[in-house]
Amino acid sequence: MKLLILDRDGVINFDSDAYIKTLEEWLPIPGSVEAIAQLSKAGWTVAVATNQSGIARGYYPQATLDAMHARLRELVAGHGGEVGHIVYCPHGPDEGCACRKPKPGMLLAIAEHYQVPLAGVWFVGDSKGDLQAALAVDAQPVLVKTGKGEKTLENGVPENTLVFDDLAAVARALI
Ligand SMILES: O=P(O)(O)OC[C@@H](O)[C@H]1O[C@@H](OP(=O)(O)O)[C@@H](O)[C@@H](O)[C@@H]1O
Ligand SMILES: [Mg+2]
Ligand SMILES: [Zn+2]
Repeated sequence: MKLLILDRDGVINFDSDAYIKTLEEWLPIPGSVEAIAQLSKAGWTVAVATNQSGIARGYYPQATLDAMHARLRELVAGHGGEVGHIVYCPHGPDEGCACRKPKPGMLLAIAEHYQVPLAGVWFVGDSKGDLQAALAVDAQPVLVKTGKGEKTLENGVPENTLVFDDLAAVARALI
């Protein structure tokens, strides 16, 4: 199975230091929806693993998060593709959960969902925690320069990290 796992904010859609709190604030990065559609049409299963501490912080309800993910699925379907399993961590940084990146709990949940190993699976993110989560389960850390990616790169990334300009460039490399 060709499995690709994506971080959400800063990879699929624009991110904000003020969090993405409404459906109207959830805006796809140009080329990302098309990239996911092209990947899925080329036989890739595209899953998502996203920290959403905004729920624990009371910035937005789960219904808003669900609406964002329904919008994502709708947009990708409009390009003939589909989005796979979406996993999110609704917890705050102080709750000590097992799913908040840099912990690999969400990656493990996706592997469990599809009954596949994570070794070498590309996990595409824009933050250091994404890269650390990948390394924790022997997945391949992949950084995109969108979202917080440029800053993450400046601060130093693990040596085997693959770096791309954006998700569209990742798709071109895989298809
Ligand atoms: O990039 P993913 O994992 O899809 O989602 C990140 C978001 O949940 C938010 O994560 C927050 O970090 P804290 O959760 O407050 O540490 C901040 O970085 C926000 O800017 C960002 O929008
Ligand atoms: Mg991100
Ligand atoms: Zn969690």
